[in-house]
Amino acid sequence: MESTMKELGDSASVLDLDPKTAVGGGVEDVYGEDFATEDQLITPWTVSVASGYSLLRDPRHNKGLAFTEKERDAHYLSGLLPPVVLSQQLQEKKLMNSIRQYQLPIQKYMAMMELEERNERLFYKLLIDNVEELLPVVYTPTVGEACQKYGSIFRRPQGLYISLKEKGRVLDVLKNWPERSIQVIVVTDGERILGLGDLGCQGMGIPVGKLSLYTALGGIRPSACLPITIDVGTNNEKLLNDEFYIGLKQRRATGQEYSELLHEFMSAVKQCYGEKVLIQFEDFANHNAFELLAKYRTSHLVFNDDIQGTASVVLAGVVSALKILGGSLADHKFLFLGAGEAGTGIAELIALEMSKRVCFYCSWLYGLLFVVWGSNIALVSRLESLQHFKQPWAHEHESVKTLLEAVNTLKPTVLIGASGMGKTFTKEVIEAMSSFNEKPLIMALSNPTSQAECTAEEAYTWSKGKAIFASGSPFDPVEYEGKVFVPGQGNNAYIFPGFGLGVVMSGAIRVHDDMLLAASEALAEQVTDAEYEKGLIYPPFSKIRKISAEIAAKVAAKAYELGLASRIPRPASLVKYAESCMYSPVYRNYR
Ligand SMILES: O=C([O-])CC(=O)C(=O)O
Ligand SMILES: [Mg+2]
Repeated sequence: MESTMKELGDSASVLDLDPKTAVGGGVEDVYGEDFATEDQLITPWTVSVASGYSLLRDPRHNKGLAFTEKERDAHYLSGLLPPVVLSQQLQEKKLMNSIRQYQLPIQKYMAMMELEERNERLFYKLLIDNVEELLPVVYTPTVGEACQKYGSIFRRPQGLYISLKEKGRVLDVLKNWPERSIQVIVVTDGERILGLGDLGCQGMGIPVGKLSLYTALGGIRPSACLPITIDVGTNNEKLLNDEFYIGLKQRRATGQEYSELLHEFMSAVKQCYGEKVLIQFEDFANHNAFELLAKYRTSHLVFNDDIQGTASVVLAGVVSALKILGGSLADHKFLFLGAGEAGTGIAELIALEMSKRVCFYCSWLYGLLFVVWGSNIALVSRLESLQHFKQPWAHEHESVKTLLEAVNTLKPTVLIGASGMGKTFTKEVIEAMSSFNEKPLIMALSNPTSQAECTAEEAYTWSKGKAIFASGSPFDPVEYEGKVFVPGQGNNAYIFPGFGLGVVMSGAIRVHDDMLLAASEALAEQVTDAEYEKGLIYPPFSKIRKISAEIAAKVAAKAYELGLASRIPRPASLVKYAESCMYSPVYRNYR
């Protein structure tokens, strides 16, 4: 709070400017022109009404063949379009037909990106109405391939690039973005893109993809979303030698140079967009992810999707699985493969949830088992050498050399993979889990599909149909011995859109861990008995807009309860309010 007060003090001092340079009068100075002193440089933004050819080329307002006769007359479009007028529904049908013709997911991805650049509302209409089919196209797993090939498929730039070259003038770069009322920023530095590693500047596909989900699943207006990639170089040799690489061709800046650029960015965001813009950190490498979250969580509205979003979705899945498994959280033993952002984030949130239920407090320390997986299991003798975020979770144990040995020795009930290493849940591991558990809970969370610890088919067949399975990347239903098993997708996409909506609509100024627990609880509550019957631990994505509204309402309620919400008065029904705030992609009529 101290730094909040300082910030407020800083902005108050802006009001002490020479009166001849400030208009006052309560009018918001959106473009920063009026607060600028005469010797400061400003950006000469103009706003005009699009018509004719430029209206057709403006993705935010273009409706293609859906412009009515009246609109064509009024907006100088006559002759620029063929005579037919199509409804948005028919346009949607036509486009879905054409997208389904493509064989390769990356072709579908490119077709969707082109649509977004051409007709934004139609893009969102398709995505919302066909969410289960198109989520794997615009998001995980295809977005991973898109980032790998970003240089060669690059056409029109999306999002904002802030590189080391811009150090010292990051605020000016932010001011080049055409929108002023930003509510959510997703930012990456590209160092740990999904489980694919360092993709440098080509990580831009991730913030772009995440924000399209913010709109489609969480209802945040597209114009309020800002994807950002911070380019501090890359250590990926392949990219450094790639003639089509779009980023800075130098090795990653670290230490002071890195933190100074990040600090300048964080300050510039607050200066440009105020206190209530949500900054979502995405796919940073472990060391920076934990440090940035710790450093800025008390001064900015920040959320790390890989630590906090993943933790919240996994906790929801585990809580929901208890309905099938029985027992309470404290009765279960969790073994983690991977002690990065996801692994430690999940452990922390599960522990927090258990500690809230006072009667389980004594046993949770025992119940929660954390194992660091590298070439060896972490031993207490190595504890000092562990990164600080792993230390609380390491347990004293005899040395075990393999995951199989760990499983056999520790006998966990829940196996959580968040290692970024594909194919590590082997047949023997799954068989061992199934030998001492009636229903082992197996979560293979690493993305994209190639990095999944095991596939759905492997989990069901190797466990002989006993496993309850969820994964980070989507898998199709699996038939085993005449029974159809539907795997759950334990992906943070369930959480962040609704979470962000809750934060934005309540005007929250900080993220508190209890808001993550609230999101988790809201998600777990959305699973119906019929879905449990099918072995599902997450509700289907087809219900995601409703789920997001429920999550948003619970998150906002928690923000009000904690005194962190600034939107006063509190709406009577937060669910209704959330629904009323959500962006709809249906075309608007033009006068
Ligand atoms: O993007 C996804 O699918 C989930 C996620 O945050 C990650 O794997 O880093
Ligand atoms: Mg991520």
